[in-house]
Amino acid sequence: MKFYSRRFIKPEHLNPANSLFGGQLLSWIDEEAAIFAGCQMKSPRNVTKLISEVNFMTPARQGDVIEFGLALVSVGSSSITIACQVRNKVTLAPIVSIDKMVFVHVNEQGEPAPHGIRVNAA
Ligand SMILES: CC(=O)SCCNC(=O)CCNC(=O)[C@H](O)C(C)(C)COP(=O)(O)OP(=O)(O)OC[C@H]1O[C@@H](n2cnc3c(N)ncnc32)[C@H](O)[C@@H]1OP(=O)(O)O
Repeated sequence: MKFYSRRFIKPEHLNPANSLFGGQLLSWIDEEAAIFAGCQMKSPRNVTKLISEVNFMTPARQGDVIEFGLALVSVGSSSITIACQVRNKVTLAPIVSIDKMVFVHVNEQGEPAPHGIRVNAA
């Protein structure tokens, strides 16, 4: 798995327990994974179809730097499946793990359309 973007955890990202708000993290993950999917498909026109179980493993705190890891798991005709891990950049403590995020390439009408990725192209 390759790690891409990094983010600082700031006060506005915290929940009442003073750790990173889960919804904020999911929003970042969805954006990171959609960009990754677009790079694989060589088209930004894709939508999130499915996110499997999300395992919040350790909390991130204010001042932490976190980084987002993404890997291509499988390739279909219009869809691709991506795995995601988020970890603390310094300690490498795992923050979130998601085994399966499915993105579907769509046409201008929003219908599934072949993305044209070859199986071994990633
Ligand atoms: C980045 C974002 O945040 S996007 C915003 C959030 N996402 C959305 O609003 C998407 C809303 N959903 C949709 O528009 C539609 O469900 C679509 C276009 C994604 C898919 O439409 P469907 O009619 O379900 O498509 P269809 O049944 O033909 O399946 C398309 C592909 O998705 C896959 N797929 C569909 N359902 C699932 C599922 N539950 N799990 C895994 N893969 C699935 C299919 O296997 C197929 O893949 P393939 O072409 O590689 O074989």
